[in-house]
Amino acid sequence: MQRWVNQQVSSMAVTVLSCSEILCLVNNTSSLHLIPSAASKVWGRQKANMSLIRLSSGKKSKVGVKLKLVVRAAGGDFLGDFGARDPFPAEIESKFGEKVLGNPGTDHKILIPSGLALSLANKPCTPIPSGQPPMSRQEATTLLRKVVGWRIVEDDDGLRLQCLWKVKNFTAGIELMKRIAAVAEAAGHHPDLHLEAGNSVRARIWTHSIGGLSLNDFILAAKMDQINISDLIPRKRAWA
Ligand SMILES: C[C@H](O)[C@H](O)[C@H]1CNC2=NC(N)=NC(=O)C2=N1
Repeated sequence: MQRWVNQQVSSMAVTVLSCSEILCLVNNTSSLHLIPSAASKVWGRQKANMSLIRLSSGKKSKVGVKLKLVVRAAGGDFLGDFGARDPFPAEIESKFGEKVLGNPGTDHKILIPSGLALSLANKPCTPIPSGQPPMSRQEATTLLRKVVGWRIVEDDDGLRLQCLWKVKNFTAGIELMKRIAAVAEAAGHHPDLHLEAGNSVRARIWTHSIGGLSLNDFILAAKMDQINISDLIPRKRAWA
């Protein structure tokens, strides 16, 4: 059966149970908003990081249900607590129209996400006081989820953030280093860069003043992740 799911989540399993029911399993979300265009009932069960949601169209004769799933991170994860609450059934039914329901007498405040909820790549690197202790491995491991392709490595005197890019050739490696240099200069924070074996660029980032990792290193990594490298990496071969 065809699925009509507008997916805005990174990992989601959707199983069509019958003509009128769809079961969705959504990972790593603490709040799930479902806007089913034809659904009459929505109910869910929260378990650890998973939400098991069953949707019913209520229209048995209709083959399939059109759904729009909107998943919002909320509360307690590393993005911070947005202060969000779960939607009321009537809000879901109204497809989140202009009316916001809630308990009478409740103040509704629009909270601007603070701290790490803002994209790391859009944050500036700020001066780190030399007395500040470097991040623990656990803190660094949590933040590692915000940068793609990076890993934490241990040097003689502390942790470093490392990324390795395989590039087409030596010239592409130099070009990648130039693009990284421009990003680093703009950020005021600088990686160690190595062009290795003629076709690999390795970047290592840490905060020299504290001999280990600070938020600045993750900010720079996130900014470097935004560099377009599509013209520098080897072409994927397609096998017939
Ligand atoms: C003086 C100047 O602020 C420092 O050299 C900055 C610049 N770039 C830097 N880059 C990195 N990776 N770590 C630092 O501590 C650092 N400090």
